[in-house]
Amino acid sequence: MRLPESQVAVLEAASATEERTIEQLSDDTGLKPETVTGAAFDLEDEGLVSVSAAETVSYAVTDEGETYADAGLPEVRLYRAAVDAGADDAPVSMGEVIGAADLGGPAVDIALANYARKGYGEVKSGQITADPDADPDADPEAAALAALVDGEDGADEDALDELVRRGLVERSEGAVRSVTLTDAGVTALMEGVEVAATVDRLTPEMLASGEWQDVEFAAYNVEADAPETRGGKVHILRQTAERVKDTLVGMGFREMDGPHADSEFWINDCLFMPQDHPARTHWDQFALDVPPMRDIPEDLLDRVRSAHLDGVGEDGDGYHSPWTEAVAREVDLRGHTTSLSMRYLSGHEIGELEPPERFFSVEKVYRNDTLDPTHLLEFFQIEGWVMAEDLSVRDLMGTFEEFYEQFGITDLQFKPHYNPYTEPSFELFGTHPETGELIEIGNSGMFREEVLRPLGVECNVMAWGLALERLLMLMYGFDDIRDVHGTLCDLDLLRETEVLH
Ligand SMILES: N[C@@H](Cc1ccccc1)C(=O)O
Repeated sequence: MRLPESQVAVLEAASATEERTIEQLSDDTGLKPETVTGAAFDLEDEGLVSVSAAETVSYAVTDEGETYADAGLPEVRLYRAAVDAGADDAPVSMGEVIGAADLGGPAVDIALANYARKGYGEVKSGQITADPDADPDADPEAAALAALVDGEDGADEDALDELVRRGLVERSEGAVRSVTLTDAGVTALMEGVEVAATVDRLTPEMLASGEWQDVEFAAYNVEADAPETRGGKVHILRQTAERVKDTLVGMGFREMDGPHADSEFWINDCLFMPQDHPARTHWDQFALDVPPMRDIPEDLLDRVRSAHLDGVGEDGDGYHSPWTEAVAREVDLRGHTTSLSMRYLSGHEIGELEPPERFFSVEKVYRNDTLDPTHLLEFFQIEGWVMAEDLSVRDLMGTFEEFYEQFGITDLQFKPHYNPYTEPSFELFGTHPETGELIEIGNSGMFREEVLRPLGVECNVMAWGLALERLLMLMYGFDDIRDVHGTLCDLDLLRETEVLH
């Protein structure tokens, strides 16, 4: 019998009495696993071997899991510290025990989330108790984690499920194929198999020489396992940012560009935010320890100072609170991209503008927020403004409706809001497609006289800042912003997400 080289190798390495896995055969023959698989299927078609498949489940400890394998599960550490502090006798203050357990940051929440569930004790109004009968040495999750780290099998299934749920262990499922010689295979080997020269590619030379008529072509096996390859692709957040840009350009807007680190002047003072007002720190901006910004137009600086101190117009009245140039020149990471709007509206970037004008940016902003499912320290803001005569709130709402409709969002809600720089102001809400919750997606309004006059703008300007990540949540139903942003993002989720066009 004549067979292609790889099939001969697999046939010779296979056994009639013992199942041999693709991996073992690959080791023995020196062929790639996918080549062995292809050959095995061809041999099976010929009736020379049988191929069986077994489902496998394997577990891998994540980085977080490794940390706890070394240091102990947070709830176990909390229990030990609680017992040391006497909480098995009488309730002890939580703060004291947490300090002693040396649990920092997220580990505290993790400890608390698992403590009562596992019967270690109770936490109530800042006091912790420890159940004297609990045995941290018998913690099934700790045992399963340790077994995995040591490469041992047979860990408790329920404990493994729980570790997977906690993100300490990853489960992957696969199939292991094994090959066994059939009687026909044994007979063929006894009678002798030879390597048949096969050709897997037709070449111009073969066509020219006519050799193609004599060679044997290798058959394609379209069912053979192939190595999994994943190409790189543009992140969904970037893709959506590009789409937002295209949409706004399509609506007649031009793009703004400018510094991420900017002076208080452009970020706040131009926006008529009093320097000593809590509104000024309401985003908890990141201040930078760098020299003050020099490049601020003097005449504009004077007009903004006068708007703050004396007000604008005949009945205008200032803030009656201190305003200093030194503060205006301090540099922060911008907490919003309205700094760019100020730069452009003032004529500082591309010269004076005549109405009607429309500008936008889709750029990063930075806020010292507390991380949670809807807040990050940095996110992308869709900033925009329209400068024209006689604008009204209806123009603003109409623009949002037109914009969001292109992303399939048609149930916008507007709520009156307060900004020191716009009057009236509106917050924008949309409904999360999965949870049905109303989530805030943006903030907007008509710039006040006190903002526009010093900038030298005489007509109306409507403006907004929308969160790109929130738009993504509404479009795709993500419920945790961290899944799609930054280093914590969930790659599998991103891979599976079908991009909407
Ligand atoms: N700067 C506002 C958004 C906004 C821009 C322009 C006008 C009104 C509101 C924010 O970050 O929330």
